[in-house]
Amino acid sequence: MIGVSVQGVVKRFGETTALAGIDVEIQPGELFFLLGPSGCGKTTLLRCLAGFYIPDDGKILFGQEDVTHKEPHRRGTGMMFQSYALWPHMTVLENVSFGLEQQKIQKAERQQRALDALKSVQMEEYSARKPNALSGGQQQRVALARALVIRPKCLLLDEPLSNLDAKLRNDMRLEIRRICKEYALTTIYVTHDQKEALSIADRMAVFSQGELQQVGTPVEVYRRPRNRFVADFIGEANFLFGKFQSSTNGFHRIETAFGEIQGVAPVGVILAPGAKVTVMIRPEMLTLVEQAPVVNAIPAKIIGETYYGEVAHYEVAAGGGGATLRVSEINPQHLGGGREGALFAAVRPEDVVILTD
Ligand SMILES: Nc1ncnc2c1ncn2[C@@H]1O[C@H](COP(=O)(O)OP(=O)(O)OP(=O)(O)O)[C@@H](O)[C@H]1O
Repeated sequence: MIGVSVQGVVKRFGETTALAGIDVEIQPGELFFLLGPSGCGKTTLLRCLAGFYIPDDGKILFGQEDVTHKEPHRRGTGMMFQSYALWPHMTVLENVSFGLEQQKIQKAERQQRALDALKSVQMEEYSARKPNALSGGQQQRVALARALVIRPKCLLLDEPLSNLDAKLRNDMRLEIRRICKEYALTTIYVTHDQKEALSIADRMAVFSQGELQQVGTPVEVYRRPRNRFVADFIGEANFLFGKFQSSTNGFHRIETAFGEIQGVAPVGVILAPGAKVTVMIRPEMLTLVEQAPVVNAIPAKIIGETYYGEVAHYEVAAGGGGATLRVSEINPQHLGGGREGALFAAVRPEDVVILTD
């Protein structure tokens, strides 16, 4: 197992700065996600790690070894890309063992290792088939076996599940996590799908326009986004504007158009009295109640509702000034019909994040 260290990596394409000085440490055996919207630079970083791009500045270390200028095939990385194209004229077994042939490994060992890799993705019984006789999900598994068979120091995955339907994607992402942990692989996984990252990542890095916005565990990034971009990109969020008043016991008091709201700030953020801030509240952290709670009572009236079975989404007019909030209710017993009177949207101060941008 090796760690991966990205130190001040810059990559430009003409006028475009795809990576504007990225520093990130990936731990040995970690399943680490690079997450962000289209064009933010995540594939460029993965390609720098694979050796397809040489950074204009900065260094990449695999363990203690500086690999910044090393050729791709000498880095010991296993890769699986969006277009995982298997060779159509080869059987599944031949596809998987091809990488070992290039490494001049003897036939008997090649076969055994390819079969072991196919077994780990539950595809050993398909070894004699050609790729066109497999489903999309099965082809994906074979592509994963092909990346694993060379026993990579580091596994690089670029949107590996983008060609699959929703159900298969769910199954395969759990499978990928199981395999990465079983092989104790340091894995770097690029996606723009936040659910994929939240559900299986050990940690993730959120990018925007070539810059790192936040690195953390899924819970840290979801519950304590560092800025508005992260809060908006990961999950749903309500944003309210306000002014910082004072703090007690780690909670900050913010004056807003809906009255006083109390919440927490990301670690290291210091607020000056009177500072303009954004209050971030996730829809499922709000509850609609009839009695005003002691803190964080936002006057609310339901103006729209959608029932999805396990969850109901409400749009509520909040505070009387024309502003609206989104509220999600898990396991709804009834829709808002029975609650037409004056309501309050309530939220615990520990679920409210105060942002400075
Ligand atoms: N070979 C290239 N030549 C010129 N510009 C490039 C090249 N590769 C990437 N870029 C530019 O660099 C920026 C980052 O691209 P990158 O492919 O890393 O984004 P991404 O986050 O992976 O996006 P996506 O999710 O759409 O694949 C974009 O503005 C892109 O247009």
